[in-house]
Amino acid sequence: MLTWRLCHSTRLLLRQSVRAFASSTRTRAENDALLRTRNIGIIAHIDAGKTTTTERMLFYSGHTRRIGDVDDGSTVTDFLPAERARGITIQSAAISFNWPPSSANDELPKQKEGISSNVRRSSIQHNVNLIDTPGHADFTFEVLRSLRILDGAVCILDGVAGVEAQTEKVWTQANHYQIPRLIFVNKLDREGAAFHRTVKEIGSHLHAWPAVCQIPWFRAGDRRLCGVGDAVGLQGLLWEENSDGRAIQSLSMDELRKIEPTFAEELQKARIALVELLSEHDDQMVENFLEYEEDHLAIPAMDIWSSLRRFTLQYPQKLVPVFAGASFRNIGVQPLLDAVVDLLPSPEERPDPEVNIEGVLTTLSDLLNGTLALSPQDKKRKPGKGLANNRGKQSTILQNLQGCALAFKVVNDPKRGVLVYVRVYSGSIGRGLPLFNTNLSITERAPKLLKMYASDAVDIASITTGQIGVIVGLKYTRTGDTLLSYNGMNPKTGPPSPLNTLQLRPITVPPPVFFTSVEPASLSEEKQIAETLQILLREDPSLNVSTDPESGQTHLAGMGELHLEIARDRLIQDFKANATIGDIEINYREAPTRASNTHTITIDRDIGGKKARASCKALIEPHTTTDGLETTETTHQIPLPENNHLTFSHPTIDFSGQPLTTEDTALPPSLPLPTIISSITNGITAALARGPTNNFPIHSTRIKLELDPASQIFPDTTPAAISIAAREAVKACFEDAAQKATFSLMEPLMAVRISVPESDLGSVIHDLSSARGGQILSLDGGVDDTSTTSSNNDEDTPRIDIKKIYAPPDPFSSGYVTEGSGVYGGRNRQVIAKVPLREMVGYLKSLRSLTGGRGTFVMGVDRFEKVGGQRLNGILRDIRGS
Ligand SMILES: Nc1nc2c(ncn2[C@@H]2O[C@H](COP(=O)(O)OP(=O)(O)OP(=O)(O)O)[C@@H](O)[C@H]2O)c(=O)[nH]1
Repeated sequence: MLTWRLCHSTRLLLRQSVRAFASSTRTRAENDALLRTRNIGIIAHIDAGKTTTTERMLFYSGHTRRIGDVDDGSTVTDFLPAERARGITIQSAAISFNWPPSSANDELPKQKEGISSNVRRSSIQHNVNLIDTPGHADFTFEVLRSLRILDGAVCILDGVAGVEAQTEKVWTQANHYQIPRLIFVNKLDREGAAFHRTVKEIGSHLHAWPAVCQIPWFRAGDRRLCGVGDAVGLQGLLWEENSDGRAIQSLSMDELRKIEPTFAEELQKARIALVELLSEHDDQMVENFLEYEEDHLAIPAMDIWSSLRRFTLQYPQKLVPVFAGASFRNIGVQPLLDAVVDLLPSPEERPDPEVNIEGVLTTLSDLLNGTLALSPQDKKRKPGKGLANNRGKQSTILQNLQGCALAFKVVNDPKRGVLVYVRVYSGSIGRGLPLFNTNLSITERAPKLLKMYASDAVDIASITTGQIGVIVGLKYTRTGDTLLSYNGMNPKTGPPSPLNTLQLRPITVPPPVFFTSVEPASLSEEKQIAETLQILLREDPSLNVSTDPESGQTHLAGMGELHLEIARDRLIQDFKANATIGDIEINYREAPTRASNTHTITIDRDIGGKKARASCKALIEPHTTTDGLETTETTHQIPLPENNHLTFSHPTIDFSGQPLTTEDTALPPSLPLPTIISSITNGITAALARGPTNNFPIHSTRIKLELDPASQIFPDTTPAAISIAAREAVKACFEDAAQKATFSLMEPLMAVRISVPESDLGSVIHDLSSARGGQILSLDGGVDDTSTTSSNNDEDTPRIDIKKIYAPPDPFSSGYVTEGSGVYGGRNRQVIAKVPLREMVGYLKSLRSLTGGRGTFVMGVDRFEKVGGQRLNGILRDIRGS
């Protein structure tokens, strides 16, 4: 087994070579472009207005001539028919635009880390790559996939609904990826808009101090939203009603005091509160405050922007800048774009991306600058295969690495074919050069590179560090794969080991809990449907395709009902597949309750015209803990998906039966250990796909597997034979356990967060706990009726005293009366519960009827739990009935 260790002696050499690599590959213009780049995402709950806001961004930046409308299906970013039909975003679209559209001053500020004392970044043109992420819980995986390539995000809140369940979920995920965020409170034109309540909820639900940079401006008289008050720049920004919003009138404090004295007074309060908040956490702001004789209004706007930027880039982000508007009324979008450029980081200012190389987690810089070097401990490996074996070779390898990119999204475009969206993390990807896919271990050429501007595309010659672009013409690359460009690469083997195993920001695919059957209308359709399913899988790795060995039926599994419905529509409507799709069913799991007997399977046959032999001995048992599972010279512990675990041992006697020392293990001489382990895991994964009692995937099972030396077949042992022997040995154990009735069914238990109006709370809780067998865990995420601080278990984020949060009063509020109650007037209550998935099927409909259409919920798999008694009978009836 290869392990990492620090090789001090090689560090200097590597650093030198990498420095040379970086400076030789990045020109001044490229550095400049990097500083002017923002890779940002828009995250929010479904319907908060992400697409509407994106459309305005494209319009104001000059990339579209008219504003697209979600409601009449004319948006640029929601371009799949299924998205336009439902008015929701399913696939995140990546588009680029410049902000501001043009700039008088084209010089970047000299100081990299801050705006020089009097130049705002937003006065200089930047390139914004914008990823529009989906808001529905079923697409959480898609959100995660986008999050890991973002450098910053705008979180849009619906100013009527406040902080909603899905927002909390995505916010937590963004914390995980350390993504700096701004908040835009949208829909403030709507009746019932509650900026005050929403700001307070940022503290109570998202556990961040809201730094209110703008307050909504409701016109005196009819109280309609007409603009925003800018607490940083101390000005009123006014949009003309029913205009396209391009022209913004700016009014000074003096002008405001004349025409809107109450609003001017509130804006002054907002500025004081902002300076106070920043001063509490930022020494520099305290100095500014003292320098300007403790006059909150005298501190220059630039100093406040600088302080806000410091906070936004800090991790954990305890303070979040808040902006206001109504995208649909074209109010607030341009200042939000300025804030994106001013406050969110360039790719250079982000933490180093995580990489996995030969199963070891490290960071890309640590790998490239030689802080860590790989040292092979596997004595059977031939010298020269590991990086640290030869210092000169190691530096050459790193110098030859031309580019390293992550494919974060694959889209089947009807006109252009399959588009692979990539983010380049190091070096560059050049048109026409071969790319090695480290996940699939194959080489593909990139014949065409594009930069996407809304639905238009521009041909480019290369995609450089920090940039997002599209590769056209790749046949195999899937979402999540890592691509390397390597000088002088052998297309068959890729870059030298271990670089050929490098994976950027790996994420785990969550277990699919629903499935449906896909039945081709005729035999001749089979091939086309199989190919189409492969495209869907390339686009979305959270879908899963398998074949039922008994019926031969194809099963498509996914994360939620909507997830599978969309996949079904894509298959039938977009790809015109001629197939019958079955009902959507729950994907249960199977698990042993006791250990099986040991089973040995020996394979001795011809595969592909060559002798193929292997022998594996297996045993299965329930997997409850990893305590005491140690990796030694001859035993390897390998965690598998679905809480399964493989303990793989190889012989300590050789094929003639002679005992060996631990240093001299008997393994087939022609096969390296990683190849053997990968053959075994492939075979086992196939066996785990279907259990012996009801054909559901296997869960919580430990497999103990040995390569059997006694069979004396090492000379002809092949990877394919090892795979088959492992699969068959494990299957024999399953059959054995099933015959003894020691297999049980497991069902998905969901963690559910429901948001309901106070008046419906009782009936929703009653329905959950009595009719659905759910367990209520808490109300309002732990903010009970007597608490005034946000409760949060995450030690990285601060406890917020909600009473201390500044927010202007809402003009129409029917009373956010209970300032000390932690629950704001008319506010939705949050119920957190654990409920079996079977009881949550079609829940949205029931919730809507219980709450007059006002309740919403999100859920995710908490765990799988064994089912017994009456409940098991009910489930088995369901399964057999279907
Ligand atoms: N009154 C009002 N309606 C808005 C505003 N912004 C968006 N909407 C409406 O809210 C609905 C949802 O807007 P979208 O932009 O599709 O929301 P989304 O967040 O992209 O939704 P998903 O793609 O489904 O996640 C649409 O009917 C919009 O017209 C706003 O500022 N004011």
